[in-house]
Amino acid sequence: MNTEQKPKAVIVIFGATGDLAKRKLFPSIYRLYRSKKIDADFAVVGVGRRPWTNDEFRSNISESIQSSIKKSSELEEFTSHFYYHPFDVTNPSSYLELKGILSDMDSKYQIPGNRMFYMAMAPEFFGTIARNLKKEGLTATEGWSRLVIEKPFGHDLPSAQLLNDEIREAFSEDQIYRIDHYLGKQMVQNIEVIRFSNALFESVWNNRYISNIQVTSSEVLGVEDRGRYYENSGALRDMVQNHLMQMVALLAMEPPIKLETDEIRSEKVKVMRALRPMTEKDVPDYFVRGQYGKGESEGTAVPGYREESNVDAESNTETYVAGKVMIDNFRWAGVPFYIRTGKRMAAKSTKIVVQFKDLPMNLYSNDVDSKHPNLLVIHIQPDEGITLHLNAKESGGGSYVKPIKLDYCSNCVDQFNTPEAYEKLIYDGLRGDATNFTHWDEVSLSWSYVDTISKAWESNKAEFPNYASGTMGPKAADELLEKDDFQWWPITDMVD
Ligand SMILES: NC(=O)C1=CN([C@@H]2O[C@H](COP(=O)(O)OP(=O)(O)OC[C@H]3O[C@@H](n4cnc5c(N)ncnc54)[C@H](OP(=O)(O)O)[C@@H]3O)[C@@H](O)[C@H]2O)C=CC1
Ligand SMILES: O=C1O[C@H](COP(=O)(O)O)[C@@H](O)[C@H](O)[C@H]1O
Repeated sequence: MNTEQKPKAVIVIFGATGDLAKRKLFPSIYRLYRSKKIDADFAVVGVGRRPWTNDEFRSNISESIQSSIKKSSELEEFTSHFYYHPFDVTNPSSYLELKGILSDMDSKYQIPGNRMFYMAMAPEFFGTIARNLKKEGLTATEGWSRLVIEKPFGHDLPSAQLLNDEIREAFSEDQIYRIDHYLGKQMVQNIEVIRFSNALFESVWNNRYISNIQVTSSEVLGVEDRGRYYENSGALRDMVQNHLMQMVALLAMEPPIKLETDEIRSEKVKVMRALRPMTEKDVPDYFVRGQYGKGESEGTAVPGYREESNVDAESNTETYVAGKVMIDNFRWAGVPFYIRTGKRMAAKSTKIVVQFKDLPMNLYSNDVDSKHPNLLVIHIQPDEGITLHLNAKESGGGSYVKPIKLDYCSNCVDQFNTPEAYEKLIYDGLRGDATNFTHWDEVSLSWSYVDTISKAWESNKAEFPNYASGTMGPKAADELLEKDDFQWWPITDMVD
């Protein structure tokens, strides 16, 4: 991988007046600037329709940084690198003007024509923007041009294919950086390290020693003000198609030949190709959906999903998904990967639990209740770390066994150095490292898997709501594991 260590580029943010830019992108660029990861001579050009001046744009950026970073300084110097250019992206004639601004930035900051075009806008605009950038020569510079694309990448396989075809008219696959912000999370990136740098784990990472793997990403928040988007998405498209399937791929992939982008992506693609295909009729055997009703969230009474704004009073949209994903290859045959995600659950937590098989004969525990399987827990958020659940002798006489935990808390040690997911991904994009972005082959295979589920669900109405806000989801999700003689492991000490 040929990556620059201190990249120098003009970043163009389409959608610079929006929520994502304000909450995630500006603070991330600021952190990169403060840690001197990007060249001090950087420039950012923001695009939106609001008739803002540079000063208004800059004060919006200062606000965004002050509200998300406790100790901020050098804000005036930092924001002086930001420029605002208002235009409607559907208007082709405005791109020539933008081209002129970018050339001026190159001269002012001695940037060698490197461009990062960040699409922080609704996906319906991606194709138009990409086409106009190419048509008006904004990508024809001496340096590199990269297109960073936000989710959702399509609504299903046909729409994702259409979107991909549109952007591929202007950008090649190696210029496209599809964001999945979970791939920027510290502990998601740690999955490969835990697996491939520990003989202890890699030698038992297969169906001979692992009985099941559980991936949970639960949220306390409801749909908030995103009802319009969420009604067309649901938890399956919003979380499973991308974030959860990416974590499954990282857990299940074969060791890559080298730690290089193409090698890693190709191993993830092989996992997606090995996903057990389902017909619509099979879906109820493998997947469960849920929708939150009213209840209590962190001590406050909250409404059900159907009472949220911009949500149909009889909505069939799922706010919860649990599934059993089977990977039919040599390593994983017979090992269920259980996944679950939902809004308005009891806790905000993303965790992976790897449950190892019991010993063929246990000299210390005969009955089921006193047996404690070995577990490897990877804590993704809010705590970051690893816990290994083992058995050890209780102190004192006799040979009583008790379960013990070996804990490593990564964000206790590196609390102030853990980069935020977007910070990491923007930096990778600027360096030209696409490893933690999704390749089209992964995206398309994942859509094709998920499409069967959404078709099955769209063709019949669910009995919603089926879980109360503030709980861990519908009963059917527990039954999904019970029929295999498993159970969900708690994701915090307080819930489940
Ligand atoms: N917000 C978040 O936390 C997350 C967002 N995303 C994705 O990021 C993208 C942006 O989301 P978000 O920031 O929340 O959306 P917002 O609605 O807050 O912002 C949309 C942006 O697009 C601009 N815009 C809309 N139409 C035009 C147009 N015709 N010409 C020029 N600019 C236009 C708006 O500018 P103006 O109003 O000035 O016209 C605004 O800057 C979406 O794809 C979303 O799915 C993904 C993950 C998380
Ligand atoms: O992509 C999305 O992710 C968030 C959850 O992200 P996290 O980093 O807080 O776990 C989710 O709330 C949102 O609906 C979805 O679009």
